[in-house]
Amino acid sequence: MDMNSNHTPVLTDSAPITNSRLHSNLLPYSHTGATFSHGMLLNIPRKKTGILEDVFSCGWLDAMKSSSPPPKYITKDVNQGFASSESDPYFNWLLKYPSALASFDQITNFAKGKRIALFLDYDGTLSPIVDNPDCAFMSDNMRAAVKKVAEYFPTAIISGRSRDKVHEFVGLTELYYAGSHGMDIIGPVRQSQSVSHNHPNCIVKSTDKQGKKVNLFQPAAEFLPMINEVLNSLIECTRDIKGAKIENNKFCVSVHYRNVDEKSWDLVGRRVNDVLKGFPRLRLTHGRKVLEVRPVINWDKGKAVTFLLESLGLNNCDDVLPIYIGDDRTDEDAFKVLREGNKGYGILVSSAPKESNASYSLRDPSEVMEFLKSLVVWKQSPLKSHI
Ligand SMILES: O=P(O)(O)OC[C@H]1O[C@H](O[C@H]2O[C@H](CO)[C@@H](O)[C@H](O)[C@H]2O)[C@H](O)[C@@H](O)[C@@H]1O
Repeated sequence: MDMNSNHTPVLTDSAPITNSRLHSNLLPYSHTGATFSHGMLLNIPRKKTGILEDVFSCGWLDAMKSSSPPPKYITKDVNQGFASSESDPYFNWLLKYPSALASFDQITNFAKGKRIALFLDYDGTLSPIVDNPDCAFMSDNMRAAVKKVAEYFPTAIISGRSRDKVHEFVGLTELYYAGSHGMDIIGPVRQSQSVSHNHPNCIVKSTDKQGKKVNLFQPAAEFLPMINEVLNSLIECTRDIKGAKIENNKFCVSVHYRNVDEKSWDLVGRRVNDVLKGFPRLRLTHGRKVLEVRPVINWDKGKAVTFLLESLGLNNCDDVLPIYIGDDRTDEDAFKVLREGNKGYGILVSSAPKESNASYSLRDPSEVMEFLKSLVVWKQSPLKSHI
């Protein structure tokens, strides 16, 4: 697998500035298409002076504002749950991304005779979004549901958090964990050889906790000193912005602005962008009220899913159905891998309509829990799950 990507900046100082170019940069980055690769915002050189600078600030702000829309579309229906009015945008959206609960029979019909592999994002999927990232605890009921489902299906957590942090939150040893958006994976010892498994950063070692052999894969290992450097710069440059919070995610850094006054969001964006000018090998992605600084390598949650499937000996098998559940932009890479390879299903967790590569949707973590419990009940009923 090619680990190094060549990114061509969309705008350069030498390229002529045309109206259409200006217009495309007034759109949120997510709508400009060309500025993203695999869901990642490219590191774009900026014109230092004049209108282009202002255009960029609009782009920043739009992207930051649209990163976590308020759940204003939810209306409840007497029939347990969903919006039911045809004029309701959420109702119409559900036609394109049907509820995985309402479509449970369809999903399990397809899964009959297949081995399901489960991939779960953490924040916004297993735990509700809260103001303080250090307090994004998952409920005991959710933990029990994940534990149970992992008894029946190989289950991995794939998070933007550091692997240690997300492991600490989830607290289950029977799962596989991928932290730093898949750049730090602990999975089973490989069952098949592939290019990624032959990568020098793929190390087989024993964990001392359980004494079992595992694969440790850290494709961005060489970036560690750089990440620590940028971490310190980001802490320093946001120190005076009330509410800004920097989180060390080991191979990436999160800059949270959820608790920053909206008037200062542009300032956060500018400061972060200024710091990144000194780090051309790092780039930025947008999450839910968070800017994520990460290495420029061709690796994402989608590649992490493929890596884990290979490790489990489940990749490219007709009798395997991977299901990935996630809520954020970085999860789109995983949805895309499943959709494009016609391999399995992506399930987007969202209470507001948004475009996605997922096939189904769930409204919030409580519905995720219900879905996981339903999978267990289905699996426990052998007649249903095997015929
Ligand atoms: O891939 P994920 O597991 O979804 O991680 C993505 C980011 O999640 C966390 O931030 C988000 O959740 C916080 C707690 O609810 C919330 O305060 C924040 O606004 C959200 O963006 C995590 O703290 C970040 O480091 C991850 O990048």
